[in-house]
Amino acid sequence: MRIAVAADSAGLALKNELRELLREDTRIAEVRDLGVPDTADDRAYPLLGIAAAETIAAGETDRAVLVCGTGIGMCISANKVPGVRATVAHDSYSAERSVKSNDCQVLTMGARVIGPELAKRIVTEWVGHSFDPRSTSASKVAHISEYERT
Ligand SMILES: O=C[C@H](O)[C@H](O)COP(=O)(O)O
Repeated sequence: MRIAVAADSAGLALKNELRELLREDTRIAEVRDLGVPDTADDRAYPLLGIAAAETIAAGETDRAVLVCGTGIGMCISANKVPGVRATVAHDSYSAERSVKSNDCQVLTMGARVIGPELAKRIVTEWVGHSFDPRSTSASKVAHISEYERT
């Protein structure tokens, strides 16, 4: 699995913690940090969120973890990229169902909402979940893809 991480300045510290967690995870082949690199970089969250989602749409990465103040702006931005499904999740069950029910490739979090230890636990669990294309959820997700095509 190849994972992109990105954050605006509000999410920078948590993004860096999650990046290091993922880099230590033997299930992850590549962790691509798309920024921001430091708080002097004041790029707005849509620029980061869309750039990360585009790496998924291009087949360069499989998933992304995106952090801003609330996770909301990153989620809205990533969802604008066709083929990408993103969710905010600050609890274990929602993160799990976002993959198993919705085939989400993107998890977004708010650094002003969740503490680093819970965020790390949820991300570690999330990496272990996968979508079953033969599940009853698949035909539901297909409606989203069909809407994007038409
Ligand atoms: O969703 C937006 C993020 O929380 C961002 O980090 C902060 O945005 P704001 O400065 O517009 O509140």
